[in-house]
Amino acid sequence: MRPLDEHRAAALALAHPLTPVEVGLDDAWGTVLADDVRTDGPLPRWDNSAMDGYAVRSADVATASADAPVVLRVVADLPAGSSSAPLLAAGTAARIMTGAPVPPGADAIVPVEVTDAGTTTVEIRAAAPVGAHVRRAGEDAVAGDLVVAAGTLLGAAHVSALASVSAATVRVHRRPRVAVVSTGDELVTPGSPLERGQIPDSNSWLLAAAVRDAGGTPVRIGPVGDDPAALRALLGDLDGTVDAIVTSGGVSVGAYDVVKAALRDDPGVEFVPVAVQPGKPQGLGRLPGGTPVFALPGNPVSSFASFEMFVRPALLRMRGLADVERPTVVAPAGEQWRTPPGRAQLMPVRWVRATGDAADPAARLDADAAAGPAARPAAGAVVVRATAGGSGSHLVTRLALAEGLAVIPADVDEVLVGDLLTVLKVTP
Ligand SMILES: Nc1nc2c(c(=O)[nH]1)N[C@H]1C(S)=C(S)[C@@H](COP(=O)(O)OP(=O)(O)OC[C@H]3O[C@@H](n4cnc5c(N)ncnc54)[C@H](O)[C@@H]3O)O[C@H]1N2
Ligand code: MOO
Repeated sequence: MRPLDEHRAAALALAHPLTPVEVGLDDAWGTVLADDVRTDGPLPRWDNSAMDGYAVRSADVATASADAPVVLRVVADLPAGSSSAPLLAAGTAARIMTGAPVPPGADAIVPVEVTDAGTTTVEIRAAAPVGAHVRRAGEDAVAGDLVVAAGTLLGAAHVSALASVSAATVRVHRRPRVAVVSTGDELVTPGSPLERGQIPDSNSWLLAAAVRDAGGTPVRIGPVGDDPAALRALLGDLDGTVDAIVTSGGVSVGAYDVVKAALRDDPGVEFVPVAVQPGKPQGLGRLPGGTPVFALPGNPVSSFASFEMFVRPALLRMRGLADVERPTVVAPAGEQWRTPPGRAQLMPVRWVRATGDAADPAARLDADAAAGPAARPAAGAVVVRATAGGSGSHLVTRLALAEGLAVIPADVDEVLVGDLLTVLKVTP
């Protein structure tokens, strides 16, 4: 069996960042920037007011107070967006709104609250030191500053920064288009009546959603039946028209394993058992047209875990991301379980708080000498618990309880209460 990390590396090696394309800002969120974006001028662009009030010459109002206000003549009204730039002479003020450029000659803003809000003359009831409530040009960025670096995954604040430097379009890596094909004569579309032996196709929905979650655009096809020639023809049609193909099912040693049969003679595709549970039977490679193909096992939990391990990192690399790993959390196991010898285990888990009481499996297991009191997670400690049913790869509804995937190394045969586990965080 091929070690898990080796197969992960082989899967990742199939992926390269996709050619950058120019997109409008509406489509930029969630993509990865291909080029550095810099400012072409200062931000803010002009000295501007941080308050609704009056632009004044600080020296004019140095003695102003509530008891001894200073009266100035109002010579201009400057709403945000105003392009007028009246020169403020001694003894005058301009009414100004937040964001409007500070007029030449003015060096301070007096908030409207400490005035009489006059429009022809204004009574200033407090002094304003030089620079008061003025937002200086270039305070945020100066010309040539890096605003968003190439390789950044664009979130809301990045898109906002790009808009602020007047970028109408940006060059980003294309999102991968990923065909999802589920296989099996037993599969019907959800909602259709089920004959004995039939089940709803859930994997094509699982994998299409997982593609979306990985930032790709799914092209959900399927389910398709167990006809190798028809499947080979379909894969041939998809080859070169999408950035990757993900199949589910038909990769094991059964008599009707359609994906294996369809791709058996493809020199670019290999079928290998991987030392992992679930997810042992795997197919991987490139079709003749160069399209990477990930042939995942059909058991739903196996499909899910295989996508996490082998497909998601590859899609993230196609999107131009350097870090293709899920965030991990290290947390103590809240219960004991055995793992398959010689294979890594991917256990769907959720986080729970240890109660510390007798009903808590963590506490019950404490009675076990093997666990020992030192291993007991304290009441309130966050521990990981296998989702009901453990790693049974057919437990499709219980998979929905999973918040993480604990990765147990191949050389571990048993998880004990309190063992520190590395868990991939698979939910937000
Ligand atoms: N003799 C052996 N049998 C099996 C072995 C083995 O080593 N020797 N490995 C087992 C393991 S582990 C797995 S995983 C599965 C993988 O089998 P396939 O990838 O060929 O998958 P199928 O046989 O097509 O399906 C397996 C299972 O999953 C259900 N399934 C398939 N597709 C979907 C779908 N789209 N939606 C919902 N459920 C699906 C299918 O009905 C089967 O129950 O092989 C074991 N057998
Ligand atoms: O390896 Mo299978 O993927 O255990 O269920």
